[in-house]
Amino acid sequence: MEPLLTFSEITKLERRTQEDWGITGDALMESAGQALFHAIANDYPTMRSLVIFSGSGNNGADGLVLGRYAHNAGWAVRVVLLKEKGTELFQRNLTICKRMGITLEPLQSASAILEYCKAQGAGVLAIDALAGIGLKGEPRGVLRDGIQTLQRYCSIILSLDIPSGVGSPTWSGETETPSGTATGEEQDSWPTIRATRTYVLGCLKEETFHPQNRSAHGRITVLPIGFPRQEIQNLAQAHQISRDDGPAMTTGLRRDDFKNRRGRVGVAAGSVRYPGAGVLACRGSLAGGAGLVYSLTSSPHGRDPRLSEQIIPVPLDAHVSEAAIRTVLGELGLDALVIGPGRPPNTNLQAVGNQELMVAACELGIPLVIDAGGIQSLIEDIPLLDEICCRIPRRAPIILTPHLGEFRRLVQALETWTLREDIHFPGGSDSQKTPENLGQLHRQLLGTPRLLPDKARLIAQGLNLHLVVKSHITWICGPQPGKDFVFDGVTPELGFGGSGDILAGIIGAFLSRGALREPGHAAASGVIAHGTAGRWLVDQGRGYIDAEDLLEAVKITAHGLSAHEG
Ligand SMILES: NC(=O)C1=CN([C@@H]2O[C@H](COP(=O)(O)OP(=O)(O)OC[C@H]3O[C@@H](n4cnc5c(N)ncnc54)[C@H](O)[C@@H]3O)[C@@H](O)[C@H]2O)[C@@H](O)CC1
Ligand SMILES: [K+]
Repeated sequence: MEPLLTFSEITKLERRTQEDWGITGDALMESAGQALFHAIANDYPTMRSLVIFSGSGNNGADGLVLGRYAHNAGWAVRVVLLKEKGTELFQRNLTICKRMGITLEPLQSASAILEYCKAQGAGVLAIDALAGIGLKGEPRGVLRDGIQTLQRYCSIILSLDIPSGVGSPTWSGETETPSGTATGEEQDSWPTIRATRTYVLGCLKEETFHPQNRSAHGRITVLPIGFPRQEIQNLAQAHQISRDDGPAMTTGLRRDDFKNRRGRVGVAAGSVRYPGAGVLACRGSLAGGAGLVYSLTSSPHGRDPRLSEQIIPVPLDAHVSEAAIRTVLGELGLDALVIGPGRPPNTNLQAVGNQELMVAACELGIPLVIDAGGIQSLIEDIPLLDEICCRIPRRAPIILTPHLGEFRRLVQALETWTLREDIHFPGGSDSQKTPENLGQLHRQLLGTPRLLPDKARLIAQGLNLHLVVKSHITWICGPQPGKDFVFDGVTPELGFGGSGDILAGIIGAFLSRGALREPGHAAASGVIAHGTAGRWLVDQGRGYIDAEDLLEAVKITAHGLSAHEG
């Protein structure tokens, strides 16, 4: 698990490292430059030529130190400078580079240098040391020119610390189709280097994993440069998770486990319009290791031959009362309930609405995974969200699994929500007419300009729930500060209709086995099992994968995470 720090936390880390631990800025920079040279020499063993685009801040200074090490090793090094005046560390290293006889050129001659290098036939590695975490807003002036020149002329670009131009992301990172689903398209609002690789110095940055920023980085390598590990851990609010972290976060199978203890998952999913979503969510739960799966639906998928032998149908085809729903759910003894894949948000379109199911499950203390149509029900009814999250005393964990478009709509709904006199909370007393937690969350969201993960954190903490915000980067934010996760292993091949339904089912399975211990871990394990299954299939050369492929692979990856106990 790798800790992530925001730009501002890294600035704090640098200050504490120098002031409290006595490690100087020069020492950090020296180890950064040295680590950079060894990493690059290792990754490109046949290259012997660097063109370093250096800004005048400490990111530029990193480039100069790297240049010194490469020069000492006999490489051809040329430095393109934006300015000759900069930070103290920049200035000191520039003086050393001059003494060493390293070629320094102004930006105006950069194209000529690059033409020269290409003509040599040896190829050239271009180093992006124009700006790092000190960038403030949109790149302007000479920095803008530097970014554009470097991007135009160089094919292999290695960014130091972060691709220059990556800064504080705004709301515009993803767009939506008319039907309301996120396309994942990126919007380049200002010039930013799109690197072949990024050598991250010291520790990973949260900003790297904002969905709209990740692809600018190319392949990522983290280089330790001497920051004290304790300080990084103290500051980190989130960690990057990978396959290796799964077993520690998963409730393993016990030798004496049997179907009732492997987890009993209810799946309220699918509809006449989307019967397949219900099938896939049920099968996702089975592939994720659930011992028993109940399909709560009136849709025709109950008759699907692939389900008939393994999934227990619980028909909800009459207009049953709320009390009857509670009885049904209570008798099943569910360890988790998945609500939403393929279910319309509108109660009128189905026999039993999402609202009644959610309230009943919460009152019975059944852990919930809410996806798709279930999320839309909450977006359209913010007081319902407040009720299930904050007003039902017995409630168990709630995990919401929106994709980026749904997440954006949820944020908008919470931001535009206003306290109204006529808000009615079912069964509520007068005092419950003042949802102060919603009011506070509403104000906090409006005061936080950035999107992910800041807003996800506010919502998760303000409403005491877990959010799994799905995209090519998946963020998992929970109610407890410091325990957020990011998963960076989602391949585009996983982006097909039904993939999210399967994921909801898998998370339901993990939740059913260890829900009350750590719901964030159940969500993370589900995301890892789903993501590594997709990656594994692609690595096997399976090309465009479908739901059948994915379900087969999830059986293996989910099982691999559930290490046997004894
Ligand atoms: N000594 C230290 O504490 C360490 C610093 N490190 C490096 O230092 C970097 C941060 O350095 P700095 O804080 O000096 O800043 P940067 O070097 O990241 O960038 C700041 C430079 O960009 C300019 N700039 C900022 N916003 C601009 C805009 N909108 N348009 C045009 N120009 C703009 C500034 O005038 C300055 O020249 C890190 O990313 C990392 O590469 C690392 O070597 C780790 C150790
Ligand atoms: K950079």
